[in-house]
Amino acid sequence: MLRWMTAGESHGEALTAIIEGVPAGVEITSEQIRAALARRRLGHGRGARQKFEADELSILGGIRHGRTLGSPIALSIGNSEWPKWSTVMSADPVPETALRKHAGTGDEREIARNLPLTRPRPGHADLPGLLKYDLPDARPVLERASARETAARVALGAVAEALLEQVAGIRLVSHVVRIGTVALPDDAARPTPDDEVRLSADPVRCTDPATGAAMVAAIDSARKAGDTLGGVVEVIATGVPIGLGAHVQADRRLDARLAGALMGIQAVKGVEIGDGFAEAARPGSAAHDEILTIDAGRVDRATNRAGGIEGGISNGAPLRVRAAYKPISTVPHALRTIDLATGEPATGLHQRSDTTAVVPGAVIAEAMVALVLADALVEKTGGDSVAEARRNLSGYLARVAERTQW
Ligand SMILES: Cc1cc2nc3c(=O)[nH]c(=O)nc-3n(C[C@H](O)[C@H](O)[C@H](O)COP(=O)(O)O)c2cc1C
Ligand SMILES: C=C(O[C@@H]1CC(C(=O)O)=C[C@@H](OP(=O)(O)O)[C@H]1O)C(=O)O
Repeated sequence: MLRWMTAGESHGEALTAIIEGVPAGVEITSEQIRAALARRRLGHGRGARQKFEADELSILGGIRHGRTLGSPIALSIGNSEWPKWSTVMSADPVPETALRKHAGTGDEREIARNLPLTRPRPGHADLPGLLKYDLPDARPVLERASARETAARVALGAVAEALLEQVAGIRLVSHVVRIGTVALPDDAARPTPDDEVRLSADPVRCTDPATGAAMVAAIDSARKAGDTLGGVVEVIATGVPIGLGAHVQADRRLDARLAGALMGIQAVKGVEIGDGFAEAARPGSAAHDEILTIDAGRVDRATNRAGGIEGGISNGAPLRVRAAYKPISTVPHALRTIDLATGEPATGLHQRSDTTAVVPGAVIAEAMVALVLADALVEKTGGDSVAEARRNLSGYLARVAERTQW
């Protein structure tokens, strides 16, 4: 079983991530994890913060000389902006005067940073969070609700992707299929993991240049209009063997695990497995994936509408899942709210924000799919080392081949 967890606040000193259950011998370097973190920062429509803030990765445990040890892997992602936030986010008590030291200086940014956030922003965790936890303002809520935390997940996802490839040859790719009303045509070629360099170089992680240009234009016009956009991302995994996940219990189904993991990303409001919602409109005769041949474990199907999962079990076809991101909540054209300090109508606080998070959202979704697949893979293979997991997998695959040879 793989277990993972993150800690840390958006403007805190560092994010921390721990993953346990990774077999010994997975080759992974800090450079690979840094590359994954860099991919998450990319994308047209990101706000000012990505330009000046740096992810400072440290590997604190579980990896030695470029290989996992089988022990828990602990990662820290320091925030280069911490000195500016060290008073506001201090773990130890600070005197009131320290929080007010900018009053009267005219430095609006510093004054705002230190003020209690009593105007909950619609679309954020601010209002339910501060009432649920009985907090005086929204700062403690928004600090943890912020998608800054996804940096920690992407770092863990890099470890999961290395495990998947080295144990089973499973590779992942993610791309953007919709931003606002601009969508990749249904008949556009799907990317493969070999397209990563090209996708990372594209401002919107889109495979089709004309659609990508229209997405960039849509983001620019939303920004000019003081608005924000959502969209849809797709993650594809190739090389997934038959048999990850299980039909026997609701929480063991691979589709359920993927949906939960993707819905666990900030701002994700919908998940689709394979053709998902389009399937609901089709007759059964045009909704399933007919089996054409089966030969020594290789299954050839007419289509892959199911997205590689039947009955909660991977069926050997490429895995294909989508996640829908709602538009960024902090809309520059500020939304109406109530100031909890006075009970009076107000507008939500807006200092800066991304125009869209869909492009990094693809990389984050890829990390979440990797973590779910890695968990399902080690569950199937067992094994305390990569070599043992590989041996177990090839023993199982040999039996699948034997069962399907005529
Ligand atoms: C990569 C990424 C970046 C985000 N950036 C912002 C942002 O700059 N401003 C904002 O208001 N929301 C942003 N969000 C969305 C909020 O974090 C999210 O909507 C909020 O925490 C409420 O959670 P919920 O949408 O899941 O209900 C971002 C989300 C992601 C995935
Ligand atoms: C810092 C990151 O994303 C942040 C996620 C976020 C939110 O509300 O989710 C709001 C923004 O931060 P701020 O409100 O401080 O400008 C984003 O920049 C990141 O992705 O690394």
